[in-house]
Amino acid sequence: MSKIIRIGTRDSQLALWQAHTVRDQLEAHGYKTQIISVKSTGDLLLDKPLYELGITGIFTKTLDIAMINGKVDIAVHSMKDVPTRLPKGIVQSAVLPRANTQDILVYKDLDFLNSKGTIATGSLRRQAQWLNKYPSHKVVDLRGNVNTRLQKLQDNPWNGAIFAKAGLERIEVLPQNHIDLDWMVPAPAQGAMVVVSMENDAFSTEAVRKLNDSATDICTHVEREFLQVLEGGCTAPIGALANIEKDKLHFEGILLSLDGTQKLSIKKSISSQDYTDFGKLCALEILNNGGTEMMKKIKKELA
Ligand SMILES: NCc1[nH]cc(CCC(=O)O)c1CC(=O)O
Repeated sequence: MSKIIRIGTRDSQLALWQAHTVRDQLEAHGYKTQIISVKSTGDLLLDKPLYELGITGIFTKTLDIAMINGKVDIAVHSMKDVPTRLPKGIVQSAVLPRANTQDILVYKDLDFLNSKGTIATGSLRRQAQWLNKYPSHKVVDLRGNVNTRLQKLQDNPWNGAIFAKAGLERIEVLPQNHIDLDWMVPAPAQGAMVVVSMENDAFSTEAVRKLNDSATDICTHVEREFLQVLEGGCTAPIGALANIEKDKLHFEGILLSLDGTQKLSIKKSISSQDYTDFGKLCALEILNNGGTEMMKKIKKELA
């Protein structure tokens, strides 16, 4: 007799797709499951830019509390939405194989690219990188789940909006009129799903552990460590991407000023066995090359 694993998720189409993927994989391993969906604070507070809310974990907090209160056994998240420090008692029990990591631009037509234009995104990282490449453009805030954001792009006089390709592919709403932004460094852990559980719940933690993909686990660890060392709890325009090829881990990290005029980046490779502390090493190099001053300025501007 095995108990039922209750899977907590947000109720957006993308979140449900991700929870269903975890359900299918757990059931393939012989576990019984049940999906329980909740509305998160991040989904309810849509009228303010994310960074203005001033807290990280706005998408995960409701599920953290449900899990701590024993309402669900595990929770599924887009890993990039998860704060680098988990609440006490909650552990990361699996990182699923990664999907596409890239950002894309969904556009109406592309003529604007080399003149003036208005781009919508709620992400400081996307805004800063866009303005760095297109200084004559304007960036406006855009919030809501993937479907809402696609609709808002249609309803407003903007030239385009930026999305994670993985999100649009998963729920099969990737429009023809998009281009891959291969020059844009994605958010740490973009395209990866993570499952968390209670540390003292050995049954659920061991079940979920079976879904872990070690290459994605290692790459997202390096990216999130880079983020954690740089920002220390605030939000900033930071991108990071690691990938493993044969036995090498390749890393790219970036920190920009909010207006995109300043940019610090790093590209480094190591043997993939030496991944522990590599994210930290890369972050310290950025901090020593002007990053400390840049982070100070960002924190002041956001306060
Ligand atoms: N912050 C919202 C969010 N969280 C995860 C994804 C997409 C899936 C992923 O990046 O893993 C998205 C949408 C987006 O950034 O366009």
